[in-house]
Amino acid sequence: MAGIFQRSLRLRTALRHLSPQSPQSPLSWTVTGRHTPLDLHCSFLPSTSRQFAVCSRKLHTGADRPSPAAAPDRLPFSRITQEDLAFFRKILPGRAVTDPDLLESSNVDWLKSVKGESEFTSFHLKIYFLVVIIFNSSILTSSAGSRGNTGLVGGSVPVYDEIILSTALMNNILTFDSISGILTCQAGCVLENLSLYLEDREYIMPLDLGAKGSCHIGGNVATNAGGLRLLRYGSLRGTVLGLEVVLADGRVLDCLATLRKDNTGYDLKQLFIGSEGTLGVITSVSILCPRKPKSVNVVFLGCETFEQLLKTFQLSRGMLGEILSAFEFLDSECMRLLNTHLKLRNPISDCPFYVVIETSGSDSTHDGEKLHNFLEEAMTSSLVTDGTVATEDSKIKALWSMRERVTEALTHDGFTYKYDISLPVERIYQLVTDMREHLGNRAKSVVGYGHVGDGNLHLNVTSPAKDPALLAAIEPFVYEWTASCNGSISAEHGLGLKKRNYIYYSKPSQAVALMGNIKAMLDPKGILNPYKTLPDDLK
Ligand SMILES: O=C(O)CC[C@@H](O)C(=O)O
Ligand SMILES: [Zn+2]
Repeated sequence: MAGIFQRSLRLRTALRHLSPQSPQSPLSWTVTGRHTPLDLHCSFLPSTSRQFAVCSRKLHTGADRPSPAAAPDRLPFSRITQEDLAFFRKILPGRAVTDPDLLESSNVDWLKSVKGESEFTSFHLKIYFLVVIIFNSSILTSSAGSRGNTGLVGGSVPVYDEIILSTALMNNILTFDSISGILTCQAGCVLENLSLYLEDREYIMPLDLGAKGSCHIGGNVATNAGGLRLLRYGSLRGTVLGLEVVLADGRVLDCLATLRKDNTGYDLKQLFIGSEGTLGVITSVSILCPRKPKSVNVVFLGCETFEQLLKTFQLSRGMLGEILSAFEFLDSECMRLLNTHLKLRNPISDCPFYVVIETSGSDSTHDGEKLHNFLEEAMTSSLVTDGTVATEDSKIKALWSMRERVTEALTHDGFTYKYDISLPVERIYQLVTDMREHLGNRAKSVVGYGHVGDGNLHLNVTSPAKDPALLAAIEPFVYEWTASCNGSISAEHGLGLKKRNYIYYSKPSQAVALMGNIKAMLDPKGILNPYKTLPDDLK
């Protein structure tokens, strides 16, 4: 009883802080795009073309199910020779990299779950053109089409000996219009650097991710990354206004428009958003940025049941309205991992579920009043049992880290099987409960967290080491469960290498076949990020 009293006292104290008064080659040519001295990096040399056949719908179940991380056999691409390397080094001194240490980190994703054997990485787009035009038979795994190795589905790493093309040196901001809020920049700009640039000008990026310190905007766009602000600002499919893309045959497609409205025919840029580098190399991006909110509040709340959490979500939508900018959750298992592995202390008392709510608005008094009323209602109707509020930057960051660092905590718990599922929001936690029951004591931890506001669950299962038997118990169970609710097996992480063969759980065969036709048209030799996104049976 005393505990409950203290808890509500804490929330009431927090509410008081929110009182309306408180503020709160031998060639010497250079290829350039319209806006961009094209300056990337790449890898190589196939000899045959790929055909993309139409196939019928097939749900992978049981014995015919390929292992998610398994790659098909190496396609008959040419292998890079010492002569090729010498040639590239001569024409691009310092930009053609074969340093084993650098290659080591470029060949493996940050989860250390997919490892390629590329022997060559380049920081110059000329190599790309050389490979395409001179050898006319190249293959590349493009960091431009990934997230600087911060991806979670093995989309950004080579599978075999593909040349790695990096956009890291293409990191210039090209233009920023302070009236419209439209930013154009090169693909290798780090998301956090763009955010800092914009904040100085009273704007923000419309997306925010845990990996912001290292991921590139080109990769964000290529994977259609979702993140923590999607609830408020929508997906990159809405905020990206234009792209410059280098196609598989070396042509530069200039769709770098900076217009809010443009209904002149097909919206080609959409093909490249979310294509994971399989249709072209994104070299520049224009993006619509929101104004920097003048007042930001973050609350961390505890709920006894997921049903109460959903009611809290409904209440927040009704009472916070236009200032609601994020509604995220984590379960008590996530909290245990944060405590154990990262020594992060729970800012409130122990609860089965935790919620991070962010409000962003233009008037701290108005926002504070709204938040105050919402919290009072949530508490008096017993939807939340405990909570704390932050208005200062350092506390806001601390509360956000309870949600943002779950992925990191999981990496310390053991080998992690990751699922990124879209479902009708009222079903999202049922999958976690069913998975726990289904796996019994075969898993070390089964945790659920994610973006409630977007109906996006991150279901993660850990085991002390890689465990094929555990994997066989998780899949196809998780995919069948998802398909039975008409959900998506990849809400925001993409398909990459790991999930490509499960696409049929979320897309009809006609749609997949059409994707194959588009791939065949734009990249007839299949040189762009091979073995990714499209299922093996589309070869
Ligand atoms: O690690 C994961 O499964 C999710 C990562 C990311 O999408 C997040 O929302 O934190
Ligand atoms: Zn996420």
